Amino acid sequence: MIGLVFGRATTNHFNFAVNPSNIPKFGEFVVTENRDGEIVLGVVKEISNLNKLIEDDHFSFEYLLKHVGFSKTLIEMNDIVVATARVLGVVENGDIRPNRVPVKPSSEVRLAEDELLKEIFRCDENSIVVGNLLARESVEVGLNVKELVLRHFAILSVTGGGKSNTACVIMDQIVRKFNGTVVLIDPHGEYVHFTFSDGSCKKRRVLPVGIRPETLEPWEFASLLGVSRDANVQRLHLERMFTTAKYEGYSGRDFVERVLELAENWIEVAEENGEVEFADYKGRRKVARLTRQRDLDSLLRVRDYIIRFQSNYEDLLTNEDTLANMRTGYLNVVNLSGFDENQMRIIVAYLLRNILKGRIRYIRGYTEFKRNCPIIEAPVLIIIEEGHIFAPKNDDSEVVRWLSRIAREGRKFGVGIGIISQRPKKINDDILSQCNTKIILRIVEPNDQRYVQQASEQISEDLLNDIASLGKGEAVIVGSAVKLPVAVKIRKYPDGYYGGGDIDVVEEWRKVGEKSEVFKDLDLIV
Ligand SMILES: Nc1ncnc2c1ncn2[C@@H]1O[C@H](COP(=O)(O)OP(=O)(O)OP(=O)(O)O)[C@@H](O)[C@H]1O
Repeated sequence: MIGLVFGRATTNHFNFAVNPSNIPKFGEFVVTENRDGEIVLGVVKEISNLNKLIEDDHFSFEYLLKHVGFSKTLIEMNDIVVATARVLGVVENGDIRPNRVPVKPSSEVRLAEDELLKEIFRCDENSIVVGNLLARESVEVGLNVKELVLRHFAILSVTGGGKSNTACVIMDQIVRKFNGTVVLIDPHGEYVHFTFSDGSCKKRRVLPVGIRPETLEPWEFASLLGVSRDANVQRLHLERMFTTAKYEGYSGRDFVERVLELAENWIEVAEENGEVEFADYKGRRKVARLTRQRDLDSLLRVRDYIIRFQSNYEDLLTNEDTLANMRTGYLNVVNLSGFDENQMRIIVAYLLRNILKGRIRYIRGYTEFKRNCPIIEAPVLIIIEEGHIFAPKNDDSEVVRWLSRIAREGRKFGVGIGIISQRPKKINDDILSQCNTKIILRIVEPNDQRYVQQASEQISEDLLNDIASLGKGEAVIVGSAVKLPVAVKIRKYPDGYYGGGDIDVVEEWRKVGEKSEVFKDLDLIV
């Protein structure tokens, strides 16, 4: 026993006097009883010296001497230490349920047994071991994979807080322990050399990045070019050019070149009010239609969209298909380094749409789409680094629309998202609030803290205080993947197994300096 409950004890908090020789740490887990005799789990949230024993708590000195082991001198010295604990709930068969009865005054307080905590923070065959309790290193903390993936998650912290390390710990186990499929959107090419914790890379694929325009839906091609959703006449012309180029068998850059050729050809014909021929919307046969001068304006706009797209995004157009190169049971890295943010968003919108629609079709029995996107045969977790690029606030672009749709519907079709960001308040609030599990490493900016708190009702004021005081690699985890909010020391992923390590500037400069020393004479010779 480490102490005795005294003073005001409620369903949510209780104070206990502790023996100064056995003071529990901040964040330590303790158990006591409520008035119904049920075991209540609490976490120490504050420890203070009480230089005066509270007289009105029907304590007799003899009782404290006998039960709490305070020595007479301590009591005479009035050096009593008081801890305040927040009630986490009633413990029942390894589960935690809300506590509805106040904690019983004078009941004994004990450190929670490791076994009990291991049962609560389960590391079983359905969970990922993400780290250890911050307050009890001997207890591992598991994340329930089904909840983590299907109800989505977010990893949030300041730069250098340990986001990528945490993502690696998760991805490593999802692929190696569960043979899961992960698609990793990697804007900075940080994971191209990702190595699994067993030192292997065989289940990692770095994909060629590109879009085969002919595999798009006509409306998607129009959106890709930037044609606004309500420009119906322009979209109609573009759709006819699209289906014609597809009917004629063009692909990649030649496909877009052919669409441009058709646009220019139709402009000339329209000037003469002539007839144009195009493939019908099913792409089965060619039909002819009269084109008039009144179509010129929209045809000229369509041509401008195509020319602009070619000059801005031609390097996106390949005959390589990112989707077709993905594999089930692999970490599929989409390395977007070198693309600008607009290009990245176009590619990610294309991938999100095809993965979600592919999973919907597959689950409904239309398996032919598997040829274009093999990974749709099993649930897919899409992890998005720098999530604020792809899910910015106040933005209704394609990528945000598809991310929102997956956040809302993905659970039914086995598509989960994991968003990683150091700018939480820049993330679309609807998408962030749908990320049920939040792994929050150090966040110091008060607005970011508030924003994260608003996105998850489980973050209480004292959890918010914990977040501001977290060290590197330490996290508060809330959400359905854990049984209760918990402070965790995240497992350290082996250095060099991903790009996350900080560049050793001094070492790099030293090496270059050494090299130039060696070649100094050579320069003279040259
Ligand atoms: N759990 C941990 N234990 C110990 N060290 C850690 C832990 N997590 C991360 N680190 C160290 O902190 C540094 C930054 O880690 P990491 O790259 O994961 O942070 P980050 O938040 O992704 O940074 P950035 O925002 O720059 O991508 C690395 O040197 C890493 O080794």
